[in-house]
Amino acid sequence: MNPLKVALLGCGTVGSAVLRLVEEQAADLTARVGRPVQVAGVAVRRPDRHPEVPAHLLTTDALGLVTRDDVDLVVEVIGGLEPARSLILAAIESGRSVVSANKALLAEDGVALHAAAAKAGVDLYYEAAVAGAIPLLRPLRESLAGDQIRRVVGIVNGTTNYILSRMAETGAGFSEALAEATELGYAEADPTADVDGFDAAAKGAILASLAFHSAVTAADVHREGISSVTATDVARAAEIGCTVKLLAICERVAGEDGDSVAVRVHPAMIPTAHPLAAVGGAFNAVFVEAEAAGQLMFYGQGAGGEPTASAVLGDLVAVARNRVAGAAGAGPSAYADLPARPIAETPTRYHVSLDVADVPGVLATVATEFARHEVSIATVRQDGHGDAATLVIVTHSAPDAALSATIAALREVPAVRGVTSVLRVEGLS
Ligand SMILES: NC(=O)C1=CN([C@@H]2O[C@H](COP(=O)(O)OP(=O)(O)OC[C@H]3O[C@@H](n4cnc5c(N)ncnc54)[C@H](O)[C@@H]3O)[C@@H](O)[C@H]2O)C=CC1
Ligand SMILES: N[C@@H](CC=O)C(=O)O
Ligand code: NA
Repeated sequence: MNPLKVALLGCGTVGSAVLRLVEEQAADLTARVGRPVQVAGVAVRRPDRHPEVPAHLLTTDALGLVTRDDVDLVVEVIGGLEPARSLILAAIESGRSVVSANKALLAEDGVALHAAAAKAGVDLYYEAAVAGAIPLLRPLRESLAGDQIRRVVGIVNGTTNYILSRMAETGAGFSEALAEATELGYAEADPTADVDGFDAAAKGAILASLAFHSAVTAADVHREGISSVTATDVARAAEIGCTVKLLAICERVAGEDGDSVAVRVHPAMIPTAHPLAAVGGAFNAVFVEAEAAGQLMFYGQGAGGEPTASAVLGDLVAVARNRVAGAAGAGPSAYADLPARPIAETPTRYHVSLDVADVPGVLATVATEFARHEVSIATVRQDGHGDAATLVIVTHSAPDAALSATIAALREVPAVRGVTSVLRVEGLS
């Protein structure tokens, strides 16, 4: 039996685990695919940094490897936009199916890449790109293809979840926790992609595209990272029985002019009894709410070399089987073509802490600002007296524009000495 030959692009945290697993599981892969699967070459930037890879496999000529005559399938685990995009396009256009873990690229250029794959009659699979090892994209694309998905909400970034978990559990500092996450192989090459929410926003765009059959890009996603989450925020959350998590929330919203898609990534307080609150470390968890299926929850390791390699290998087996069968699987559809809804119109709830002068009338002044912007207050608590007085306010749901205008107005109120914490709240009844 002629082996199916794989070009492996990149040999970092994920690529090195893919290479090892393909070798270790060669016999099982042959049985599962129906033909042996062999790595034909490994493209890297610095061959001298990969003593573990047989020298005859290493090359710095990634494009040459992708288009080599004996290569059937391409695995892209370089990351970033270029040269990954050009390499994937070269692979597709020359008839090779592609497996990628690259959420940044898929969230930016998924439509064009899928169009190229459909035109060439090849597969483009990327289960590893969202929530690492967790089977999530294939369930959305295939298992739930007959249902109507309303909402997808989850923790999809392992690095930030690791940092927030460490801050809450051990009081670890932000930088210390980030260094640990990087050391464990969870963080992106540039960890600001994790910390500032770009990675989660890319994943949110991919999830929303598949869930709502629409072309959603990272630019459509409202994004806030965790760099402004303070120890005070974490402590305030604990005071009201909550914990802080970076959430990706994708919703199909009904409107007078038809449905739209709202996708947002931001830190939020969630009750400690909420199932997502128990998701610690680099684990990810995603809820999917569908009309007929009801609530589904997907949970597992969202980052790290081996877990991510598991998803890459699952896709590799799928595209290899299709190749053996002489077919390509169906790609995702964007027929619904729902527009993106701006964050300003999206209803959400805020938790606000204000340092105030403890003088008669301050509560009324603050309440007036909320009322003026048509934001209803759910609870108010005052801590301390005199110069150290703090008002802690939780609002009811209101359009985000009204909430942020309220905060801007409060910053101008003389009796408000400082707005010390503003976080959204999710999952409170
Ligand atoms: N590390 C993780 O937990 C996860 C990573 N991913 C994705 O997997 C991909 C790879 O991530 P990691 O392995 O963590 O990154 P990494 O930075 O550890 O590895 C990337 C590798 O690509 C190589 N590379 C860079 N430019 C190249 C070029 N022009 N030609 C050939 N090789 C080149 C680098 O030298 C490096 O070895 C990214 O798209 C990332 O977003 C997805 C899920 C989880
Ligand atoms: N940097 C990412 C890796 C997986 O996608 C994360 O921390 O989740
Ligand atoms: Na996945």
